[in-house]
Amino acid sequence: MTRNVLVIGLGLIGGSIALSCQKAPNTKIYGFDLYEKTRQQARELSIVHEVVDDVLQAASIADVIIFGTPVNATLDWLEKMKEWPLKDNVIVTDTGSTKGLIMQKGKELSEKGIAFIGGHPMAGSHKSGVQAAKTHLFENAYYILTPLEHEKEERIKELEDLLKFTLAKIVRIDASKHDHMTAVVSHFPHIVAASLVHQLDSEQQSYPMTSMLAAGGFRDVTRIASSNPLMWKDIVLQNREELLNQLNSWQDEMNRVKSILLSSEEETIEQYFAAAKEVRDKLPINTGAFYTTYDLYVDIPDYPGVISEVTGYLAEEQISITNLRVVEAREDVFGILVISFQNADDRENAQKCLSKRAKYELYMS
Ligand SMILES: NC(=O)C1=CN([C@@H]2O[C@H](COP(=O)(O)OP(=O)(O)OC[C@H]3O[C@@H](n4cnc5c(N)ncnc54)[C@H](O)[C@@H]3O)[C@@H](O)[C@H]2O)C=CC1
Ligand SMILES: O=C(O)C(=O)Cc1ccc(O)cc1
Repeated sequence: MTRNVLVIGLGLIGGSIALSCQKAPNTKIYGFDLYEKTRQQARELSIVHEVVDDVLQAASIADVIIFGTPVNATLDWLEKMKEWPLKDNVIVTDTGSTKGLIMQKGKELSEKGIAFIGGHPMAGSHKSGVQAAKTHLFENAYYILTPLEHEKEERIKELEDLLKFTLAKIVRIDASKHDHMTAVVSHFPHIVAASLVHQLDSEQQSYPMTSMLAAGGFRDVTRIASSNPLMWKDIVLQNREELLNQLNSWQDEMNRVKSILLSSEEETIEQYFAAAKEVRDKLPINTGAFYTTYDLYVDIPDYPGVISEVTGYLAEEQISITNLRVVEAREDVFGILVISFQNADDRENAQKCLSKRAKYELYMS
């Protein structure tokens, strides 16, 4: 029998889940988006097997319904869904970055006999929209499920049986713990990134050249400030309490920094950075980190055509790259070419290819 899956919200996350679930056997993926233009793009990009204009009709035959909508829109849909004619055994899930309010709504659905299992794939990007969707977005990332306490194991397993095609590592976490931890590692950093950009912008009034000096460090720390503002408005509103707590801790931390700066104690200041470096250096890489990239650093010599030489070798062995940039690593070298790949295998093949063909020094992050 065919398993019918309906994805509502065909942007970066909904689109990527739809693409990966297309690999599931005996499964037909339907998709709906609020915007006609997105529905059209989803058709052109074959994001789902069938894009529908009538969401209610598709929902009535769905075995699994997945929301890829901004979290406030998901709450609205879940409220409406209480009145929908659905299959008896339907499983409803979402992909939202917040879980507390969504699970409250999920509980209301469950009281009406609709199984709701919250979900949050912990991978993504500052990019948004259907055109940014990709099949491998969630590979190796954590995919959090937040089932209600009494949820039947069999239903959770059914959902896991579909989501395994994302190649993510599925874990279960209680919704309130989820909202606490994601406030720390995801939501609050977005506020900090946006605040640093605001600070730069106000400095520009007096020192217009400042942004031209915003090199690697500033760009690294503020990349996520380029994320979708509507999506982040919803997230911070839904996780407001946790974020206010994080803000208090951050203010305490800034006061600590202020006092050690005022003290001018060299050892304490160095220790502040050293302790942070130790923790940062031990963060897991490529094990569910956000925005997993598979970068290869190539120490290239300075002669014309060297970049096309490197990319030419890779092209000859059919190794595709997702990004390319040169970073000024040290003053005495031309630069380090950073090549990004879609997955670890592509990066390993590239490393083998380049070590065979040339004598560049190669490093991995
Ligand atoms: N962007 C990221 O890196 C991650 C986002 N998430 C969560 O995934 C969800 C989707 O985020 P993205 O895919 O990044 O956003 P997106 O903006 O790329 O996609 C959202 C899609 O939902 C559609 N949409 C908006 N309101 C709608 C409505 N009322 N009904 C139907 N469709 C509607 C939009 O047209 C758009 O195509 C959000 O809840 C977000 O919190 C989770 C993990 C990572
Ligand atoms: O771009 C990044 O690094 C992100 O922060 C991606 C992201 C955004 C929202 C989430 O709920 C999870 C991951």
